[in-house]
Amino acid sequence: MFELSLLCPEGRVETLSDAFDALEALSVSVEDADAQTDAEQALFGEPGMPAPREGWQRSRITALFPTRQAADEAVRLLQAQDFFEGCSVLGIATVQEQDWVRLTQSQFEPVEITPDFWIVPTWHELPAAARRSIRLDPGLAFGTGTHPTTRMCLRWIARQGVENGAKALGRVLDYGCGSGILAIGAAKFGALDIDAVDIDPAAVEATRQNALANGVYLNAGLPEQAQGQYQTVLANILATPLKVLAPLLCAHVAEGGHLVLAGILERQAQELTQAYAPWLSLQVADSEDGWILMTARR
Ligand SMILES: C[S@@+](CC[C@H](N)C(=O)[O-])C[C@H]1O[C@@H](n2cnc3c(N)ncnc32)[C@H](O)[C@@H]1O
Repeated sequence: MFELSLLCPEGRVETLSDAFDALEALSVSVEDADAQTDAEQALFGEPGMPAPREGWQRSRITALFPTRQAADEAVRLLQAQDFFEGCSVLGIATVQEQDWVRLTQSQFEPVEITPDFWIVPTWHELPAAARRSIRLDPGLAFGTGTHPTTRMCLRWIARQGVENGAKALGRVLDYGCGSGILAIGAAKFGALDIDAVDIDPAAVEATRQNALANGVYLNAGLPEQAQGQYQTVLANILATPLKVLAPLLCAHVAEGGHLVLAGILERQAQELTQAYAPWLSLQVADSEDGWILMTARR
């Protein structure tokens, strides 16, 4: 295969991506041409914040073609277009054939949550020490155990389940369930009545499939499915939506129950504490790589 790379200004990213689609490129990717330099730009969106822009000030677009001839033809056609003004061709490189499935799989190793609780991709043997495990492959929804926020929630679940017995988690709500990893983790530590909800229907479907694959029973659905009070409310989202959701999440915590929040950066601790103060008193319970876990008990 052959990889054609272009440099273009932000305003041309979408037009060029569409042009590559029309030219039947096998894939198109866009990166910050100034990545790893002082000019690197952060580009992300968070619910409740303005939408991210289409590309970076100077974007590098890479398109994959099956033959050298197709890549050369794409260059010829693009250079003849008005919209190519301000863009330049960086080059065409040969992409070595690889075992892509094996390469992708090799990036997802088993993840240790506690010495005897592991997240293990289905193609891996279970580690000998894994007395409890969640079988999960990378998919459409967030949550494979590789992110610190997910790991901290799972560590909290494991500690609660081990120190206080199988019934400690009680009725569980996983709000923003993604792959369903936290809800499945709660089931592995004894929770029997679990609601897992997400605004993204693809996440709801992924949660159902992952629960099935792990032999776990839970109710997955859209947020309105969360009803009543729960002994454990877990929400790994991000600071801005967590602040908006404060009254709703707190109302779901039963008397004596726990609220467990993740997706919060260390510097956001105080604003979260303030946002939840009318209902519950949040404390920092764990931290990893600049992220914190905040918990409260009613
Ligand atoms: C960071 S992922 C966490 C996934 C998983 N619970 C974990 O811990 O790895 C956040 C999830 O929250 C969902 N989400 C974002 N805002 C939400 C909202 N207002 N209500 C419900 N779900 C939401 C997203 O669709 C996403 O699947």
